[in-house]
Amino acid sequence: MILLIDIGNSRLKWAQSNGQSISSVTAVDHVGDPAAAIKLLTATKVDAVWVAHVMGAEHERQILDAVQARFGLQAQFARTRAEYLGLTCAYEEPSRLGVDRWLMLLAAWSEVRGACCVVSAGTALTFDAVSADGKHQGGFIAPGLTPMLKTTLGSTRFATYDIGAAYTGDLGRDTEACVRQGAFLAGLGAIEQGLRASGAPARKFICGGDAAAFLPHLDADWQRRDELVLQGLLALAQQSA
Ligand SMILES: Nc1ncnc2c1ncn2[C@@H]1O[C@H](COP(=O)(O)OP(=O)(O)O)[C@@H](O)[C@H]1O
Ligand SMILES: CC(C)(COP(=O)(O)O)[C@@H](O)C(=O)NCCC(=O)O
Repeated sequence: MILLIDIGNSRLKWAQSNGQSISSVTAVDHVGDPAAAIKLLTATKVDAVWVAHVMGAEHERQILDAVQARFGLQAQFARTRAEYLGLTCAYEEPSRLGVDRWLMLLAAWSEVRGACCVVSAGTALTFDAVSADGKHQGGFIAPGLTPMLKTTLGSTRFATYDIGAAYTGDLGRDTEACVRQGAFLAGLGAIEQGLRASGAPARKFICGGDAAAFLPHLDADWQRRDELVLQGLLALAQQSA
């Protein structure tokens, strides 16, 4: 079995694959120490480990050691590429595009083979679009809901820190709801503007820890696909087999 690991700035997501399909995805908070989280993974019968992370070189060394210690295997790390499986990266320096964003696009593009876009509602809120011929059109990186809330609360003298999680399409009528809706409507607006700037591709995917909050407020043709990074990783693993 292949162990697929996606390490974002807040959480580690993992699943196993027989080389064809992916098991259900498990998410754990890594609280800044993904190597420690790896040592606690309950995956069994692991023959190969593929990792996507956006944590930097020092963490990569620790992740390598943790995979070796936990599974006795050398971790394979995904890298953003300028061109792969018909997908072309928009960045002049592809290595600067987060590998999570690239893998989500790779998974979406490989499935659709047409114009599509991907929103990741994680620590950051990212948007990326691909044209009908597989050219990454670019994207945006905005604060995700939690950093946006923290910024508002941390930059004011509001005596409130529990702002709840009841996101709606409405305006707020107390400080908590106004702060909450400020972050939420900013995120929704950013998604709508990203869609407009990319020519509104027919296929739209959303994933990430806050996808469930956004989804009811997006058009019905958005699909929630939490496994997109892992799906992209699996595409790499399949190609290297
Ligand atoms: N159970 C949860 N634990 C942690 N964060 C959660 C949870 N449910 C929703 N979230 C939201 O998901 C975000 C993290 O999403 P995720 O896609 O895992 O991010 P990343 O890939 O950046 O680690 C958090 O910032 C938070 O707003
Ligand atoms: C934009 C990101 C911080 C998103 O990370 P996440 O929210 O998944 O933790 C990550 O993809 C990243 O570090 N990117 C590098 C910069 C770039 O993509 O241009």
